[in-house]
Amino acid sequence: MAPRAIVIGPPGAGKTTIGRMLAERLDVRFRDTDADVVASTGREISDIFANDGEPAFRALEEQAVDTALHEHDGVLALGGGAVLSELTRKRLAGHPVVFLSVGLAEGARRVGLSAARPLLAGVNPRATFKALLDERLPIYRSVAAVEVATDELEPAAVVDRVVDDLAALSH
Ligand SMILES: Nc1ncnc2c1ncn2[C@@H]1O[C@H](COP(=O)(O)OP(=O)(O)OP(=O)(O)O)[C@@H](O)[C@H]1O
Ligand SMILES: O=C(O)C1=C[C@@H](O)[C@@H](O)[C@H](O)C1
Ligand SMILES: [Mg+2]
Repeated sequence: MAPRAIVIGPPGAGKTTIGRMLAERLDVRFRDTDADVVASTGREISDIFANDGEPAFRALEEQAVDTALHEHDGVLALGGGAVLSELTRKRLAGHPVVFLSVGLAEGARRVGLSAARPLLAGVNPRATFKALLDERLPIYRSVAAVEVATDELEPAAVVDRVVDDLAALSH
């Protein structure tokens, strides 16, 4: 068993929104590793970050991704930083990984840079978000089979593009 599509990208790229819509379009189930970590621990991600630290969250996330890769055959959205794990990147090899990209201005607008996203809750969330985008862009690209720039597309148009690009992959 393996996911039909795995959605990656930074906060605000639309992994959850697009992933859910894509699953509906393909008539398969949707799963999100952020939700899996919350369900398995009974705690919010912001609480895990604040009390146990980012490495503890990353370990839980690595496990959640591995479990989902084996258990899930629908659309899987990963947490924004899941691909920071080298082991996870290796595990993603050969899977239909979709990178949803977003630029600084539109990404910041979408996430609102609120405290609900612990990584972006610091003194200068905009600078932190820019550093995150710059640092991760090559990492997302290194594991993606498909990349869709979402800045100027409505969610439904993003889904259309993803469906077309995934279909082209298998031809
Ligand atoms: N293509 C789009 N156009 C406009 N708004 C969008 C688009 N995609 C997502 N959004 C909006 O941006 C916000 C963030 O989307 P979403 O929660 O799906 O991102 P995410 O990648 O899952 O983020 P996180 O990493 O924090 O889980 C939501 O309010 C969503 O409605
Ligand atoms: O980009 C990130 O590192 C994160 C994104 C979210 O999906 C959550 O997994 C968490 O807030 C960390
Ligand atoms: Mg999400």
